[in-house]
Amino acid sequence: MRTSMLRSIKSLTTSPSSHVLRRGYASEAVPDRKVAVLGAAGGIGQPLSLLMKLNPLVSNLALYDIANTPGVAADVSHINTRSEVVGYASDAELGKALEGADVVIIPAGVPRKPGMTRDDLFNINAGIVKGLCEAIAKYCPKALVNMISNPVNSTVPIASEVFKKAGTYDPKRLFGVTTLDVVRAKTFYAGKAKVPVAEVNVPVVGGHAGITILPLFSQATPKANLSNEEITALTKRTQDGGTEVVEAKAGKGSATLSMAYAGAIFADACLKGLNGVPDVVECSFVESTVTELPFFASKVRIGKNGVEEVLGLGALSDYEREGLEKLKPELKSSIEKGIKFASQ
Ligand SMILES: NC(=O)C1=CN([C@@H]2O[C@H](COP(=O)(O)OP(=O)(O)OC[C@H]3O[C@@H](n4cnc5c(N)ncnc54)[C@H](O)[C@@H]3O)[C@@H](O)[C@H]2O)C=CC1
Ligand SMILES: O=C([O-])CC(=O)C(=O)O
Repeated sequence: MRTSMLRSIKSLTTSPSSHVLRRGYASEAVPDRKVAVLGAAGGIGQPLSLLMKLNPLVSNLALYDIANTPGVAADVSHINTRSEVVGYASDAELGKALEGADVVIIPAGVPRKPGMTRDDLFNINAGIVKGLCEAIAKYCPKALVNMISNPVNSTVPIASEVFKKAGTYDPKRLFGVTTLDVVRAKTFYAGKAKVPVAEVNVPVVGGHAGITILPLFSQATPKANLSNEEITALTKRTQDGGTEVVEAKAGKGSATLSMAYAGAIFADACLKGLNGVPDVVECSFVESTVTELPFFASKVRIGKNGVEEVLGLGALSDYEREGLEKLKPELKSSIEKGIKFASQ
């Protein structure tokens, strides 16, 4: 991502804006790709729209929100990078925003305030996500959907049910974005293990709420000799990372900037996968047979059709095995809650 952004700034800013085919990115031909951001004027949506505007893999950027879209779209559109930006401001324009989209990123919905769980957002966000997914089924059923809206453990199952009802469901094309958990795990591990953060890799599996977030620090690289107490503290901090930000923002919302960064990394991985770049692997909450649960976050190989392969968990420590068993009841019930809501 960093490399791609630098390339974007150094070379593509001076390039014409409407090439059908472009070379010079990861040695691959770069076709036109449309990305739609739904909730583009929000706390996440604005910086995410900025980061997608900097991504040279994007040719068309559709920014949709029910409020304040024109200003955000006008602002972002002045940046001299490849993509053409169009803002869509009302329900009546949602179809146009989605038509032809290769990737749809959804950060629409309300964020937490202190004292709330992600599940407390269900009543409002479930309906928002359902409506947006009905439109996706109608206008861009082949798009890769990046679900950011919380509670992800329920909104992804909601999306799957909506798509099933519409007859468009393809499990390869639906992703819950859990990249922020990985971003946090990498940052916290690097700090504790005193290793360069840019070299760190840590898979994070399970779901995206509290104890359902399970970082696998036993698989972290570069290896470090951390004590059990240190691993427990790192695990807890990763699981509570969202709450740490919610409390620091003291009523003004939840993570937006780090989430925009994480969302941009994940969307970039989807675009690379679609473009045929080999070995694109990110953790994501997807339909899965890795455990007995129908949805589960783990490493996923992303290719031309979306999910190419859901990778297994690898060797777990006793602590992680215990964490895995503990998270299953909560994750199961959040998944079932989403399915029940959407099938009513
Ligand atoms: N997956 C993850 O790791 C993370 C998820 N989130 C979630 O992302 C969501 C958005 O958070 P923020 O951007 O901070 O909230 P925000 O309130 O700042 O922005 C949400 C935006 O969604 C828009 N919106 C509402 N209903 C809409 C609809 N039907 N269609 C299109 N746009 C609509 C609003 O107008 C607003 O601009 C929340 O549910 C939050 O919990 C937040 C951080 C991390
Ligand atoms: O904590 C929240 O409500 C937002 C979120 O999902 C995160 O920051 O991981």
